[in-house]
Amino acid sequence: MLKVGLVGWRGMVGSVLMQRMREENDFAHIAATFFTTSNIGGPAPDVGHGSGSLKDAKSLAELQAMDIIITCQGGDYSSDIHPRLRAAGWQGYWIDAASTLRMEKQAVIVLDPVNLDQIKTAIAQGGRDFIGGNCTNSILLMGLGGLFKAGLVEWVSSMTYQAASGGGAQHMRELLKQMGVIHASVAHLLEDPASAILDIDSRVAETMRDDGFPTEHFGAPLAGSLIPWIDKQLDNGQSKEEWKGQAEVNKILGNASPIPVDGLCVRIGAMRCHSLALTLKLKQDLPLAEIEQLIKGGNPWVRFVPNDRALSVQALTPTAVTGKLDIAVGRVRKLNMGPQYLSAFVCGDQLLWGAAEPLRRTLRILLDK
Ligand SMILES: NC(=O)C1=CN([C@@H]2O[C@H](COP(=O)(O)OP(=O)(O)OC[C@H]3O[C@@H](n4cnc5c(N)ncnc54)[C@H](OP(=O)(O)O)[C@@H]3O)[C@@H](O)[C@H]2O)C=CC1
Ligand SMILES: N[C@@H](CC(=O)OP(=O)(O)O)C(=O)O
Repeated sequence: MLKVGLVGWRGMVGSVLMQRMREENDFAHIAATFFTTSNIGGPAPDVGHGSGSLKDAKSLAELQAMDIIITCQGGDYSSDIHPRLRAAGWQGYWIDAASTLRMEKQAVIVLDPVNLDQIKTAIAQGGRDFIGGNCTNSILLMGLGGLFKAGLVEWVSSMTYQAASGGGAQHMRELLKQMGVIHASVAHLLEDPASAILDIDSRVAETMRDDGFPTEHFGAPLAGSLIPWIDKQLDNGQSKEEWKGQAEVNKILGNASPIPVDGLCVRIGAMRCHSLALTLKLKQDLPLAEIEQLIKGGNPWVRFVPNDRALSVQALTPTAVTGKLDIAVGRVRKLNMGPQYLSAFVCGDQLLWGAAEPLRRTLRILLDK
């Protein structure tokens, strides 16, 4: 059995990975070693082979003993450890959730329902670095991969509605705290059906603007509001999250000449599902029924929602999708701009297909090679 080291397994992405690996019986096929940056020698989780102890995630010697390392520990860890492991001559496979290595020439961004060929070619050619994509881009490609595969997309404008979990566990907690503080500020008025709604509204605004409102992690109110910027500011006016759109989508698709992908990335008060409102320019004017068939055929996780009000409200939402591998795709229709202009709305769990799932599937591909 191949020796697989897991780093970052108790963090938010790591916990989802562990859950999925247990569900899919992945641990039966590997000899797992668990690493830590904070509790060396502490008890490791029992994944069916008894409970060992946690190894030092900073020990190159311990890491070098692994055939495969899967890390969800974060970008700082990857930047620190990966180059030193490679410099020390480690030839194992590195599977990583962090963005650090994604755009490196030798690295493949893994999303096998979309780019299995690329992953297999890289393995055959001695590729060793397999990196999970940005959650928003993975969800976009899982949703509309069928259209990209058919070579139909001329460009995409992608307006996103990104969940709190994209910032990490503390951000999810802060969103809920904000909700609680807002509710508490008007709870007594809400109980009185005769209270004036504008009075409630002004107290809510006052609470959200108050210096004491919990914004330590987001830097601004999110509950009852939104934040129209995600990640760093770049010199060209894009956010780093917006920049990743074109860069990563084209790398995943292996496009020699890039498809333009751009739009605005916005944080909203969903817990862990990212959504995207998309405008696509297609290269041809195809009938809608044909377009729908291509989208449905993209991969087995696409849940196509007909462009119907009741169905969209019920099935095309973070609430419907959260915790599932389903990628909901709907609101597909031709736009007034012309017959080649298409709208679509895609929603997926950013901790599953957006983070953990491509990593464990890459592990299985490597085990089966
Ligand atoms: N958040 C997201 O949506 C996505 C994140 N990623 C990437 O995944 C990486 C990890 O992100 P994320 O899972 O959010 O990071 P977390 O902050 O949840 O976990 C990272 C590490 O923090 C340590 N830690 C400290 N305190 C705690 C605690 N109370 N509970 C759990 N772990 C704790 C753990 O290391 P130790 O056990 O060694 O102490 C853990 O492995 C990042 O590189 C990120 O870019 C990728 C896609 C999406
Ligand atoms: N930036 C994403 C989450 C994330 O971790 O992205 P990346 O893996 O590209 O750093 C978000 O905030 O929603």
